[in-house]
Amino acid sequence: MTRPNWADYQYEIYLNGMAGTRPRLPTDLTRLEELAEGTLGPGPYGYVAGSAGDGSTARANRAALDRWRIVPRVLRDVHERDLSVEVLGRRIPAPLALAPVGVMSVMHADAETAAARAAAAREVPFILSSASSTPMEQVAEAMGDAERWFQLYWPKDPEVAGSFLARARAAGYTVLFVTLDTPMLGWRPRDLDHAYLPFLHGVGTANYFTDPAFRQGLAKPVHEDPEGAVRHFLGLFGDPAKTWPDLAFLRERWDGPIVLKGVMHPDDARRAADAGVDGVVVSNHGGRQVAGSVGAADALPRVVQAAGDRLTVLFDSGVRGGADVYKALALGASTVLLGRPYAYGLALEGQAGVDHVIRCVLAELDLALALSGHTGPGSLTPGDLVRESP
Ligand SMILES: Cc1cc2nc3c(=O)[nH]c(=O)nc-3n(C[C@H](O)[C@H](O)[C@H](O)COP(=O)(O)O)c2cc1C
Ligand SMILES: O=C(O)C(=O)c1ccccc1
Repeated sequence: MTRPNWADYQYEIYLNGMAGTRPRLPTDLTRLEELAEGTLGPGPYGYVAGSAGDGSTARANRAALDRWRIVPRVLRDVHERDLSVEVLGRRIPAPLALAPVGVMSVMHADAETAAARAAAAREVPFILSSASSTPMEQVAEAMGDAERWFQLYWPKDPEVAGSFLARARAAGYTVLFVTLDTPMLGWRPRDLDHAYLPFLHGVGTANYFTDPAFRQGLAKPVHEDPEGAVRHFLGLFGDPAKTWPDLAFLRERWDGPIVLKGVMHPDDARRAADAGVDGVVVSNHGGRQVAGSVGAADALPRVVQAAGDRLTVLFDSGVRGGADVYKALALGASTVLLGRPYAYGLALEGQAGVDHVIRCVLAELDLALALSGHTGPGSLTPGDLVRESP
């Protein structure tokens, strides 16, 4: 594993400036959204940027992170730093992974392959969505020997579920993320008002349409009746009838780490540990599922406490830069997933855009650690933060 000096990106940018070039994309990643709006059509833009209901959960995610404030320390020799962490039994060069984001071909023609390559080049784990627009085997190939993590939307049909797990294992994916907050899509007014859903046009169905078990359930082959195939996909994509004992099915068929994504309540974290899984992602799906929900960073401390040393706790929802990663780590997350910012980077500049986003987040994190007296994530504690009264 390489030990990059992430903060060097700052000097690289300034040195390029001396030679007359400026970064092609802003380094304040909150600015990417407005730029992406100009690139993506209204349907795709609304789909990526949008969230559930009135958007209150997406706002709560930002508000929760904003309320925590970093309290820097000085004179602690921070000249040499190492951002690597041990997570789920492997060492990764920084506490960051790319969150599973489906249907990337609506963002950029190079889609998942470009995002996965950008992540692999920095040794940042890429979590491939079940709903990718590129089959999992093809994305795996593009990643070389980098960490391959797979996200499962747990299909209603156990044959398809089993087939996805077998294919993912055969393609070299090692960690399984099971997303539990999306057995059906939330109420998303932007998509409803545009009457826009990518998979209605067959985007995001690549893993399904190439799957032998899925195809067996079709009356006619996909190319003869694409609409029928999409209807079949919509019918088995999620299963709102699942309960905790069903997890045994996955535990029996996956011998690597299993992480449940979308756990917000401490009691659910305890149940996850009882079920023998390895970790949870505290996440409200970037506010895309339940409006009026608690901000993810406000749910994090109680889940961390309930997890104790039984579960690895990861975090996402609302992270827009290195300072947000810092806060989530200080609150007890072991690794943070990045969602929309890299999707916008992809939309704007393909693989190079995703690389820029990764480097910005990690440079800012490295500098936030150094400038507050830390040489790595390991020494962060809740005592590095204070909470402003709401
Ligand atoms: C366009 C889009 C598609 C997504 N697709 C998936 C998916 O296929 N599977 C999944 O588990 N989460 C999916 N998510 C949720 C992300 O994994 C992550 O939880 C969320 O984006 C984090 O919030 P943030 O965007 O505020 O960083 C998606 C999010 C977006 C914005
Ligand atoms: O849009 C989403 O948030 C999402 O998770 C999803 C669900 C189904 C297919 C693709 C993405």
